[in-house]
Amino acid sequence: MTTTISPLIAGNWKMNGLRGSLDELTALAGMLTTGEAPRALVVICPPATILSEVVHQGATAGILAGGQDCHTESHGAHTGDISAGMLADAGAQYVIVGHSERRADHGETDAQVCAKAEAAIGAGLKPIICVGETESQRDSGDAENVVAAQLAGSIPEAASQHEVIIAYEPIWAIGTGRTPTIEDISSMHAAIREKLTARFAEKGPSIRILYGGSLKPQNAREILAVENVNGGLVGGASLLAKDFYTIISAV
Ligand SMILES: O=C[C@H](O)COP(=O)(O)O
Repeated sequence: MTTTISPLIAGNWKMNGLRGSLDELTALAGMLTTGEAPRALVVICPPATILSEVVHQGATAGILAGGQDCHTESHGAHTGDISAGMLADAGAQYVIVGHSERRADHGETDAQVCAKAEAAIGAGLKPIICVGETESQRDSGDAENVVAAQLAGSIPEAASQHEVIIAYEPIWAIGTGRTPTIEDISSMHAAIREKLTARFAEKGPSIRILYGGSLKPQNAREILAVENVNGGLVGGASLLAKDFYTIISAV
């Protein structure tokens, strides 16, 4: 039986965005409210400093907000960190965990990513759990094994009862303008679906699997049409309302 999954397009603003960026949010909200109703859920994950503005300004256009990371603990002496509960308190509904930039810059392990996803679920957020291989892992034919191991280690058991989202982001495609072939995207997403279904039984077919990595207005239509691609996690192209709207409209 085929499960229908409503697509989701999330914009990850990363460490980009001052108050001025909210003009782009206003522009996006305008496009979403005056244009054809989007066929995807739209989420923006801005820097935490402007999260509550995104929550409030986005609400009129149905734009949901998410954090870019959270701590494994709910509170405590962790200077500079932010908990899942704090993100929820600010109005976020989603949080990205295990982005490759955090895995690389902060040495995050699958176990930590799993604990963050668990903390997110505990706070009532939907974690967007990122996985993806390096270029050398792909070149040596290890991509599917690497991603399978990340999935096994990064998704908490609580995913059988709560909503989680997987984002497949080949690291070498992030911010580079390069993307895997459609065949490679298709086979990786099928492999991820198989793993999810093997582990979470009837829940597996309904878990969204996003594609991320140089998703642009020019390639969105083709990539988002691939089976088992249930939306996208967009970096650079989410910073400009016009580009992000084009990607949303490509669903
Ligand atoms: O979180 C988003 C991804 O890292 C993709 O970034 P990008 O669209 O700039 O390649």
